[in-house]
Parts: sequence; structure tokens; C-alpha cells
Amino acid sequence: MAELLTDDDVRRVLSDLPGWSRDGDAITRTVTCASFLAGIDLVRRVADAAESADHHPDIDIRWTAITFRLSTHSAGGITDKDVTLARTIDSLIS
Ligand SMILES: C[C@H](O)[C@H](O)[C@H]1CNC2=NC(N)=NC(=O)C2=N1
Repeated sequence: MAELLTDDDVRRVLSDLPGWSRDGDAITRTVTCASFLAGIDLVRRVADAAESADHHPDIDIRWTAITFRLSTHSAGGITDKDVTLARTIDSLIS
């Protein structure tokens, strides 16, 4: 099972993940897309990556603003799996 990161680990990781911040037991990033459909396309690409990784974000869609919330439910907090998925999401944002 994935290990929970310490508070210090999370701070260190976030300093290298611009746009991401901590929200309790999760990390979040909100992206503003060029249009509603561009946001949906991004969500679709993230969904494919999440399925491949077998690790799934909570996703909030508000017109062009898409918020990704990453937490490892089985561990009850933030793990390397969330950090890896955050980097993948960043790579999918054009
Ligand atoms: C069996 C399967 O690996 C688990 O249910 C996965 C699926 N996706 C998941 N996604 C997230 N965010 N946390 C989990 O603990 C999790 N568990």
C-alpha cells in the first residue's frame, strides 16, 4: 500500500508543483481552459491517464474552470501516487 507523505514531504513536493496547493488530506489545482469543450477534452485525457494508473482524481467542472483534487483514499491522505498523477495532469495541460 502507498505510504502517506509527511507534512514536510508535502511542502517540499508542492514547492516543485506550481499551481498545486494543499487542501487538508488532498492536493488541488484549478485550471482555466479556453472553452468549456477544451475543459472537457482535458478531463477526458486525465480520465485515460487515471485509468492507466488505476488512481483517480476528484474532478469539479465549472464552465471553463476545472479543479482536480488528488488524495489516496486507501491511505487516507497524500501519497506518491497523488504526486505522480499531479505531474501527469500538468503534462496534459496545454
Ligand atoms: C482497487 C484499486 O486499486 C483502488 O480501488 C484504487 C482505485 N483508484 C483510487 N484512486 C484514489 N484517488 N485513491 C484510491 O485509493 C484508489 N484506489
